[in-house]
Amino acid sequence: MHTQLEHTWSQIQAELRRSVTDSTYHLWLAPLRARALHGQALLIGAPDEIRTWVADRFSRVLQSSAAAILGPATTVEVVSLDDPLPDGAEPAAAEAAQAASAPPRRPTAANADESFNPKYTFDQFVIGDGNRLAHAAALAVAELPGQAYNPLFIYGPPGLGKTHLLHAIANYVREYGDGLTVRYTTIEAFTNRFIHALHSSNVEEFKRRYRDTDILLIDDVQFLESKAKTEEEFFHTFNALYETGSQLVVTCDRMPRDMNALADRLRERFESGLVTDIRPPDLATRMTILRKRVQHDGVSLAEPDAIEPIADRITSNIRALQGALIRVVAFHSLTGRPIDKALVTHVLDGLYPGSSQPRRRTLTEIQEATCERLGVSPEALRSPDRSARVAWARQVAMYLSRELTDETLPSIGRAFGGRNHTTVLHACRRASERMAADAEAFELVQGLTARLQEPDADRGS
Ligand SMILES: Nc1ncnc2c1ncn2[C@@H]1O[C@H](COP(=O)(O)OP(=O)(O)OP(=O)(O)O)[C@@H](O)[C@H]1O
Repeated sequence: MHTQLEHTWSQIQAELRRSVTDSTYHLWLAPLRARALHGQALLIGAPDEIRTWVADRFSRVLQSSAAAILGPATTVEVVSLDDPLPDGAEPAAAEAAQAASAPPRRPTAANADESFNPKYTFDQFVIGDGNRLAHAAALAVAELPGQAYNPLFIYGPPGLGKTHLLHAIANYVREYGDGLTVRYTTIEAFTNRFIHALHSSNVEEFKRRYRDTDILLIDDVQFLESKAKTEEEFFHTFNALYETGSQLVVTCDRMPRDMNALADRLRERFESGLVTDIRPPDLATRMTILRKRVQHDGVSLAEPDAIEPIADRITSNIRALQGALIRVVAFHSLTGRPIDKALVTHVLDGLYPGSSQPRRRTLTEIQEATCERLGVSPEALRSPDRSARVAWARQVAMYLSRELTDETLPSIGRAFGGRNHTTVLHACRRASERMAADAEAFELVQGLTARLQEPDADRGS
């Protein structure tokens, strides 16, 4: 893999994130990949279904972001993700493009799992009764690492802001931490790197990576359960940091004492600092989160209370709350209809027909319903098959899994043939961008959601 180009591209992506709204980035720019740097010309690959749109609308911001990193003479060209590169493009870059557009195959491709999202800051975090303590503790830790609470253990159901708080600590320390070093990782990335280090006999470098930091932020430690070797290594990492006064912050979907398969000694370590939970937001907090998002993304509402039905209906998961808003915006850009209560209710009715709460579904139910609708076998979803039909079915099923289940990204990936976290995120983006650009795709996803929300959607109906 051409790491130089990859590194440059991640810097350009950070510029892009700063330059556009979250939803624009998410829908149109996140799926792009650097394909090659040819002299001063950067070739950026875009999926075919959005290539023209991106080239027409975002050339200028792509150009300025690339110029900010590569110098003023840089030009950009938006090309297809899959077509052969023009003559003269560096062969190593072609390799990078291939690696970037294919699902990561090797554990080393875990970089994306360890970068910070610059938009997950304390400023953007809306405080309510359910998260007040977790927020205060996270801020205290960011201000006085190693001194306030150590370790800090934040637990709660999916989609309530645990990852957001970890990144907020990281962003805060980067900005105000006087050079303190901070590293964020998921247990999935930690495990992948550990396995890779064992295979390549590079354990020392692995140790340095995680032990040579002032603050280590670790997401989703529930995945340590039943991974004895990684757990052992994690325990030593934890101790090494703790003993030298470094700050540890850990998130989990449950309390330490409910992690039954975890060794007692690690559970005790987790319990030895502050353990705090995050609970679902109340109505006022949900409205504030939505309003903030609308304002931040420059979404124009035809009625000030147009988004109220979203906050009314979606109560237990902030990601689902934002997902519903994304669908509303997609429907609005597809149809040109103004965003009023009628439009929002229409989209929500399609999402969650006749119910006040979205019905949660299992991954198997979602896979089966998607396969039935698109004429693909569930085995194909789990296979390496990347033909257009199977890839699309997989993207839709992953997107719905993210929306209609409380499963985390790694567990969705596992249910789709052992794919990783980043691949699932990528698939969800591909599905949402296609929904916003193609009415048939929107209707398909809307129809499948409605089908999965029916009370008789249980198997056999
Ligand atoms: N209090 C909040 N204010 C604003 N946005 C929030 C808040 N809580 C969560 N969010 C947003 O909701 C989305 C989901 O949050 P996040 O990914 O942090 O959840 P999580 O608890 O880590 O879930 P998981 O365990 O599934 O990873 C993110 O886009 C995040 O920015």
